[in-house]
Amino acid sequence: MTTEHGAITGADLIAWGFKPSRRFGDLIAAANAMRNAGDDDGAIQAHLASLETAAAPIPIRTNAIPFGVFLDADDEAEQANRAAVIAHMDALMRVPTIKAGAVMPDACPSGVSPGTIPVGGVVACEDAIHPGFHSSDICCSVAITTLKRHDDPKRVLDVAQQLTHFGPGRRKDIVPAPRDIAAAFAANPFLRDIDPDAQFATQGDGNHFLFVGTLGKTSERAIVTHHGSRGPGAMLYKRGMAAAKRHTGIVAHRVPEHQSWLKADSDAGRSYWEALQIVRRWTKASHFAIHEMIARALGNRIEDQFWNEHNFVFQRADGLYYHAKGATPSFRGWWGDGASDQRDTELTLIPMNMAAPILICAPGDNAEALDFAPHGAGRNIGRKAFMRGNPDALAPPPGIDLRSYCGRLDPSELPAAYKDHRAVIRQIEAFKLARVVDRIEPHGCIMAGDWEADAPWRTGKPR
Ligand SMILES: Nc1nc2c(ncn2[C@@H]2O[C@H](COP(=O)(O)O)[C@@H](O)[C@H]2O)c(=O)[nH]1
Ligand SMILES: [Mn+2]
Repeated sequence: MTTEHGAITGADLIAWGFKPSRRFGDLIAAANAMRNAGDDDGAIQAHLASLETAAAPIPIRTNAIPFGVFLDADDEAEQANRAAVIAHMDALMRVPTIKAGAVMPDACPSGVSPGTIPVGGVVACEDAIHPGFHSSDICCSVAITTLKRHDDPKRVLDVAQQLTHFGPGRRKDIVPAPRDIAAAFAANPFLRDIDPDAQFATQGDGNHFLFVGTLGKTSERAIVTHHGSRGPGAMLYKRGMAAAKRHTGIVAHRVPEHQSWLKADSDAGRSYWEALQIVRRWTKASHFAIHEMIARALGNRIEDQFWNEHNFVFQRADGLYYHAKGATPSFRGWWGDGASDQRDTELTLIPMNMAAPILICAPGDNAEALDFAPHGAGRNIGRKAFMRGNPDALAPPPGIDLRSYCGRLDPSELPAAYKDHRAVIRQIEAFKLARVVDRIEPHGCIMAGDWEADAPWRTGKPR
């Protein structure tokens, strides 16, 4: 046994559970250096354990394990996109924590580093949460409210435009997040110092939207919003990534940084998992806060509400963590603890583009697709490449009341920038990824618009 101030010996290491090896001399030296620096035995043991794991890192697989491809390619652009997606998946499926993977019909690359999970990608991991696999817009999601009275869609859009918020920053009239969610932020080590109110009930930019349409079956008027967890989610992602890189740097330092993970069954992993659930509640509440403001201002009654996230991690009965990077859960019970939130349903929403119906779907339960469906139509080429190929402003779609919050349309968001939605719907049906039970026909859409057009980083001139 060690005495408080005595030197640590090989016998002490064996008593602490370390197996004798050629490295024992180095471990004993490291242990004594820490003892002399005043570290306690707990810290010394943890450090020695990390040195041991670093000396025998978890290896990357030599070959990819098989994955499901639910992605047809008709023309040249689609074939190039499919080949790029498969190349990324081939590199990704060598990550040792991954047990299964699949790509959806809307798949497209989401980064240049080999093995970056594509948009439309799903991977199931054992005892591991990879922040890079749900990506920075944690819990990007779509939410619907149907209204009792069939208000004129133009009026709904007018009211919505006054009440929602797009673009960077925060609302002038801050809408506070629910107090129980704020308290949960304060109690979580990843979220403690993040202001839950600053960007609550705001929608950000890019392809986030507020859509007004009519349900095919009931003719009810519907509001659908698309946004994620804004600043809080971005901060959580950054911190999660930093913790994941620290962990993976010790246990599997040959794994590229963008594929880092947190051990789920660890203090950091549990706190991160809890933070994801808190941010999920925040995002859901943010959608419905916007919808409720609009319904109240219209003097209309809310008939029904549901939502789903498409950038998230779902833990399933097999214990695995299913990471969805732009994929819609398509299995019963995806919403988690239904008892704690009676408003969740098995139905999900899959938007296509501003001029096409939004699909209302029931689970497809296609186990080969890991029980996921696409989350949209997806792009065959990136936003910038699309703009290079279509430099002239494109016309807004006829018959659609399209509004940009900043006053300047963003052409990279027009329907032509996305894959043909009919082909994506055909694939959803052919591969049985989800059952389309209704469609929300479009009237109009509000988006952030191109608020950066005059920004110095685009014009090169100071403002
Ligand atoms: N109904 C609308 N759908 C749209 C619009 N812009 C994009 N989209 C679709 O949403 C998905 C999801 O995008 P992501 O940011 O979560 O990857 C995308 O694939 C499109 O199919 C719109 O203005 N209206
Ligand atoms: Mn999204």
